[in-house]
Amino acid sequence: MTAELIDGKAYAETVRARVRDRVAALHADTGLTPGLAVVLVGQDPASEVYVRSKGRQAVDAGMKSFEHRLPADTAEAELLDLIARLNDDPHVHGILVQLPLPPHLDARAVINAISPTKDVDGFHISNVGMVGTGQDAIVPCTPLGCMIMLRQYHDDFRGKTALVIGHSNIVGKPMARLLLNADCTVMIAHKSSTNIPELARLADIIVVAAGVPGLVRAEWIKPGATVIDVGINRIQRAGKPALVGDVDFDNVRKVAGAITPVPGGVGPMTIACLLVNTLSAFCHQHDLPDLPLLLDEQDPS
Ligand SMILES: Nc1nc(=O)c2c([nH]1)NC[C@@H]1CN(c3ccc(C(=O)N[C@@H](CCC(=O)O)C(=O)O)cc3)C=[N+]21
Repeated sequence: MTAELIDGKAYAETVRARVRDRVAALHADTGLTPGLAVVLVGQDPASEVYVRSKGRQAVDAGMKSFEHRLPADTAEAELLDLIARLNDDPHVHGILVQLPLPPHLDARAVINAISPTKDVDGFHISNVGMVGTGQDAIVPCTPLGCMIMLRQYHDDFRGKTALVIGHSNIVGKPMARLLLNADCTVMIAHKSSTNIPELARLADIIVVAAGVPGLVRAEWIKPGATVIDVGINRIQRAGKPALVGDVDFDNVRKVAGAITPVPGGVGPMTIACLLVNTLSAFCHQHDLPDLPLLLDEQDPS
């Protein structure tokens, strides 16, 4: 058996097309345009690539993109001041501060300074608490993208068992909470836990966000399981740079039922979900109906 490839790039395109249509329709009705502000402190090359991509995709979706690039030695007060201005700016509906921040900045203080209604990353403590208690809130983009793809393979999570490997605030913890909210039985493992193999064998769903290339091995996989690989690791393979996930892809795909590739899996869905969150924040701020945009709600066509 060879696993079905979960084409994150194709799903992302579908989601982006829906966002684009909705943005155009709302603009025609109201004359308003959603705006996304992305703040980048310092010059991390990977972050530069992501920030450019986020800005370009926002514009492609008919939104306004505001990029704020600050030097690596920016004082925290200055960054907080920029966030305060963006919080007050009626043209800005979503604010994303690219992580990681340089070490002299307190990322927690910076994130919690963003207005929860504009926190399109879903990292503000208020959104985290709401999602944690099963309330409607802005959901972090990567776990949201993973849930959208998982729903294509699991119309009901009840009775299913999931293993989340990695417990970051950005992916692991919110992923586990979303699966729990969907009535899945959820295990959360630290990447260096020695019993991951036994836990993995129980799992109908594995989501890994550990930053360890090849961590998830074929012997661990329950045949037919759905494997979602959030890892993005830049490695050298046969003397050439390569982008790989946290899953031993070539072997795991022989056992799994469905699997996301890297690249072309979770990554593109993350950015598509950022646009979803920005549109949704815009709708809430302007009292417009926040219609479903996700793949669950199939086109009437
Ligand atoms: N405040 C904040 N929010 C984030 O959402 C956030 C962040 N900071 N910091 C960095 C991580 C990483 N991240 C990715 C987004 C898209 C791809 C993506 O599209 N990846 C492509 C490949 C891109 C490539 O070739 O490098 C793919 O997987 O196919 C990857 C990673 C968002 N992040």
